[in-house]
Amino acid sequence: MKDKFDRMKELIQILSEASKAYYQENKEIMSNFEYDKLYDELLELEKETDTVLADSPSVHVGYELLTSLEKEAHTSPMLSLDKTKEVGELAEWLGDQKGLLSWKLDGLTIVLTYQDGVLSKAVTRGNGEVGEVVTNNARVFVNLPKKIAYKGNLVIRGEAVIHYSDFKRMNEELEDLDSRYKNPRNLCSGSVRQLNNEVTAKRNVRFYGFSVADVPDVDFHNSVEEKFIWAKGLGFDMVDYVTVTSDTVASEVESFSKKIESNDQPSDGLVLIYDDIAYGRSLGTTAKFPRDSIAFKWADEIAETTLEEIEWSPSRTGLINPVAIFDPVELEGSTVSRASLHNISVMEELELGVGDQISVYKANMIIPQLAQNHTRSGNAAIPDTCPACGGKTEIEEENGIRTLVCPNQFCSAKKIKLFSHFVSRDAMNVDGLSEASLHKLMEKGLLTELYDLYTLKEHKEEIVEMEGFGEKSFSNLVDAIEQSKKATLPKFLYGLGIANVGLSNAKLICRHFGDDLDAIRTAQAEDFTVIDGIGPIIGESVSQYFLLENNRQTVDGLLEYVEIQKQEEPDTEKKLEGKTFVITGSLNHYENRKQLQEQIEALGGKATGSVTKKTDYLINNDRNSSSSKNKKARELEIPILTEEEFMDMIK
Ligand SMILES: NC(=O)c1ccc[n+]([C@@H]2O[C@H](COP(=O)([O-])OP(=O)(O)OC[C@H]3O[C@@H](n4cnc5c(N)ncnc54)[C@H](O)[C@@H]3O)[C@@H](O)[C@H]2O)c1
Ligand SMILES: [Zn+2]
Repeated sequence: MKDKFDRMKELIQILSEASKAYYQENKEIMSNFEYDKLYDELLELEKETDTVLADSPSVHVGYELLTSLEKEAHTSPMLSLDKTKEVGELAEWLGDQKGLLSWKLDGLTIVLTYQDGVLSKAVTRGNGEVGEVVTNNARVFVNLPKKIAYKGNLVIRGEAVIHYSDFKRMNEELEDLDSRYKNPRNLCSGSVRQLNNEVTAKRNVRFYGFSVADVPDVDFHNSVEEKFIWAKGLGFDMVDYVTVTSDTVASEVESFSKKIESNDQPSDGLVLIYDDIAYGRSLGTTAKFPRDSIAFKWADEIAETTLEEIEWSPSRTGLINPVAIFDPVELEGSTVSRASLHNISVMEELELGVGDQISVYKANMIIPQLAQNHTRSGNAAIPDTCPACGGKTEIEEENGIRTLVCPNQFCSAKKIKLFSHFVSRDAMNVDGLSEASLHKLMEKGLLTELYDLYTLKEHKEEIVEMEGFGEKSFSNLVDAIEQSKKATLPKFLYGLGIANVGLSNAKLICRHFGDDLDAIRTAQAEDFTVIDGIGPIIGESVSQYFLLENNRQTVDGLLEYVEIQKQEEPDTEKKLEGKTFVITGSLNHYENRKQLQEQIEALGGKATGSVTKKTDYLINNDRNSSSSKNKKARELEIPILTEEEFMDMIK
């Protein structure tokens, strides 16, 4: 018994540490697989000993609240969900009931309250009893109705998520953050639990409802589905669902599994809930779970293999990430041989070493991950020199998570990445220069500065002799480099690899400065922040970049060869040149404001957040509303357009 208690205490400690990192810092120090396995071990021990120790995660949900956001107690506790990996269990659980089967979205759970038709409060799940008040942040979720027809008190629970496509795009622009946010869930949680909702607004957070509280004046005929339909009618996006019976649930699970790959919403399983509200409620709850619903986790296909090596992969940001390289195995229909270990803490937690027997799986059926290390030799060493530049590495520790970095400002990894960034499709677009070729050319001393690319053609004899190059590929390469000399300014600016400047930011900057590189080079940080969509961090990076003599020389050197092309926009495309729009209220034709904004920008116009003297048009379908923007527009005699009128205007 004593041993079991010791193990339980140990498990509670490990799990609490992992949860703290997971929920508070939006980071992972172990895989979900590992977490769930240890958690199951704890449950088993609790059953055997008939004891639940203090602080056991089996009776707590979520995390302690450490942010400085205001806190609020939930009127009824926000629970977790009981889980199964067996489809058969779902059918059994359902019995003769009808159920709703939906994605289990993987984001941040939030409770919204609407009063008098507008959002009055948004609170996170927090530790289940007390959550963080994030009302201002929820106001900028892209798909939340701003005003609904129902004027009573409405409480709706759901998940705030960031779509995969947005996550990928944002990673490009959050150059220095991409190492911190490994998945959309982390990014979403970090984006919503912010004091400043400007950050939230830029992250394209969406809300999908999955539970609607009773309202006194509407009869839902005791059906969860009717609630969903009613909420959709009010303008909410509800989680995608299908209705099932014990006969159909297995085949519906199967169809969901086929859609995972193409589903833009991050999910980590499915949720099944009884449609019969009264029945579900009559079952009550356990300390941690409601009994009216159950989560289904994909039974991960697991393969055993041998760890061949740990590759240390340096990045342009200086982080050196461990990657497990193993004997290739088949998983969910494809061959995998590598899995990111994210950081040193994860690697140490698994006690990895070359030759270890490991199990690998695809998390949520998508991303390869190490599940377990069966032999735990722990012999993997952390390199004390950078694999790229040979400089001394450093271990950084933040909130208990250890990462390896190369502090060398001139690290060649940063250089290789810089070169490969410069030649990438969205930048100068030089075909046929892989990182491997760049590496060889750098080793030969043929590439040191970016502009050396343009003198490669003078080294024909040397290059055609090199492994992997021949006459033909040399001449193709030279052609590609020659062709790339004509580039637009945004592509060139983006190619320089300035921290935080993605292609779309580069476009905004170039447009603002009228494609005048000299003006950009001499601008101060504040000169950038007047651009809608450009914040102080980006402004600071651009101005800092051009302050460094080294960078100025690089740019001058490049300009000896590169010919900046004026961006030729056909006349029709300039229809909105010089016009400033403000968009407010809900939209019917465009999917969201962002889409409308992009349309305006594509036509040379600008969309800003508030109505001022400089505004040319306010777009609001509800022309007669007494919103502050409408009032202001009327005051300043600025025309208010409906979406249709706007569409006529650009026809
Ligand atoms: N890697 C780690 O270090 C680590 C640490 C802690 C937790 N975890 C992971 O987190 C899991 C536990 O997380 P949890 O308790 O936060 O959540 P959960 O996995 O128990 O999920 C339940 C929650 O999902 C939400 N949800 C999403 N879509 C829904 C839908 N359609 N219908 C109903 N509810 C829906 C609800 O908020 C519900 O409370 C563990 O299994 C583990 O995988 C990992
Ligand atoms: Zn280095």
